[in-house]
Amino acid sequence: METMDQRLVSTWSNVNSSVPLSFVQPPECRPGKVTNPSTKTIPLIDLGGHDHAHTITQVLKASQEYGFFQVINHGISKDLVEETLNIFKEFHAMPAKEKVNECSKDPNGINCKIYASSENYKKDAIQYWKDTLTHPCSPSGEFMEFWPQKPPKYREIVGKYTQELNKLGHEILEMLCKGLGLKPDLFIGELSENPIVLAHHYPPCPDPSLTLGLAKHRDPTLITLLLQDQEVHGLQVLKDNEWIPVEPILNAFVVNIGLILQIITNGRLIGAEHRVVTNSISARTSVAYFIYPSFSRMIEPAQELVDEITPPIYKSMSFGEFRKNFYEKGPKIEQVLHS
Ligand SMILES: O=C(O)CCC(=O)C(=O)O
Ligand SMILES: [Fe+2]
Repeated sequence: METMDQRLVSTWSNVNSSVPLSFVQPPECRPGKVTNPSTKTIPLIDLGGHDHAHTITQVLKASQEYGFFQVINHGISKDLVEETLNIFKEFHAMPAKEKVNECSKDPNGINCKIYASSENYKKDAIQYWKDTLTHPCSPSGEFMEFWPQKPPKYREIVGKYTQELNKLGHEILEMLCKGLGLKPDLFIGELSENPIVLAHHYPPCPDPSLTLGLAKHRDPTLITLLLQDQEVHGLQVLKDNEWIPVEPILNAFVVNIGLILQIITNGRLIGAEHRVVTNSISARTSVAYFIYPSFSRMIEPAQELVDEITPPIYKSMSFGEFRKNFYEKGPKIEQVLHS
């Protein structure tokens, strides 16, 4: 039987000169040869401005119109951003057996994982051109004993980085609350206390027109904060039936609205669909910070956004139930969310 270190895309992709059949997307999902890429961009917001009310308006507008935006002047140091990207690049460059070994410290196999393609590898008919390392990263430090210890500074850098992202995530959530007329502290505590980090690695691919690094999806999060490779393109957002590339911007974070926030805002904000395409020249690394509730927390439309004229359009369910549905149903999850 194939072991995880053998399965990782980075283990075999540099010795294969063609795309294995199990990685060839069906024609309707393939990116194809892009001859005329969109010149549109997602909004860019400067969080360092002095007019806070104006920043809130911009964040809300971008969330409503695109569900995606980039932020600069966010208060996180350039050095920490660089160290974080580098530590994950170094992790993915380690020998395959060592990577698997560093992700095997939890005897239950839950609180730190490395996998090829997607978490649903066995269920997916077609595989995706990437490897992912993921683990919880709550500010309390819970489960840190299961994180990798190699490269040697992993825990120090990723610990510092995820503390900072927790603060930035809450600042953005608070702005959205103010913009939508919700209690500013609505997302403090149980609704956001279970964040996870996912470090994706997309190796170069011999034929990017046939493959995807990540399928079209909406995130199962409140919001996602993404640090993308500072040079290599790959992320695309679907807007008005057109795939818009998300430009890598030095020291910027990409922010996107997830399905949980779509439910809590009763559809006032909609998670944007996005995907990742591969390229034949450079490996791409991205680091996603997913803001998740605790598993027992009920997820439902906020009272303030529901009345007789605007009834709840989504059912209530615990985050645990939501996440199970997400992994079982994939993109069809929205069918089970509506009331
Ligand atoms: O790698 C990227 O740019 C996007 C990752 C992503 O969409 C995700 O982790 O949900
Ligand atoms: Fe995503």
